[in-house]
Amino acid sequence: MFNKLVESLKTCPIVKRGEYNYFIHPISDGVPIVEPALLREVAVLMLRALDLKGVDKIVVAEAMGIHIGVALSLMTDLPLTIIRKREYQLSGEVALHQTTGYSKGELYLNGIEKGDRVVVIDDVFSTGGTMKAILKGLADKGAEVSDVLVVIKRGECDIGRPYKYLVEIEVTKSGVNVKDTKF
Ligand SMILES: O=P(O)(O)OC[C@H]1O[C@H](OP(=O)(O)OP(=O)(O)O)[C@H](O)[C@@H]1O
Ligand SMILES: Nc1nc2[nH]cnc2c(=O)[nH]1
Repeated sequence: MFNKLVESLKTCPIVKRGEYNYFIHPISDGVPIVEPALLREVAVLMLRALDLKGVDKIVVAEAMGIHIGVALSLMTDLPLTIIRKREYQLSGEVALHQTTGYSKGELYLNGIEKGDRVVVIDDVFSTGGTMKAILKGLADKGAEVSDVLVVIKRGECDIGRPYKYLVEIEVTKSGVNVKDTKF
């Protein structure tokens, strides 16, 4: 029944970003095209997997958290905050330093108050650097993290707390191997 995510991963292209084998997929890149049926499948699987009890807000990071975050927000009626790569200088904004396998940058968290109960979702975990930065920012704001979920986990990834994933993959220079699914 739920085969679109796995089947699309098996055929996705790989490009080099320096030494890093970077897979390209609609959920993690928005290209070549995001089919509604794939997005719906991912949204339903996230909804089934997440602990949403008492949750006030969904937290995602720009850019590739946005489409999955919007899908989950529309299904749950929970508000969404998007951690941006642009600084807004709003009161209470927190700057986070992000490091991935191929990039470094600043992220800016807004819209979170002390005591908020949140879920954090993202498209991919690789080094876990992005999620660690997000979790530190949420802890600094005094938010309580109910659950962390990533759609695609590539490789071993320690973010300092338990998390959920939908699919685990291995990426080589010639393609993606699907190692595990949680549905
Ligand atoms: O586990 P990590 O090594 O931190 O990698 C995962 C992050 O990499 C990608 O974001 P990226 O910063 O490339 O931005 P994008 O969402 O704009 O593509 C992805 O969306 C994750 O947030
Ligand atoms: N699309 C995509 N996003 C990533 N984020 C971290 N690693 C990757 C990758 O290999 N592909």
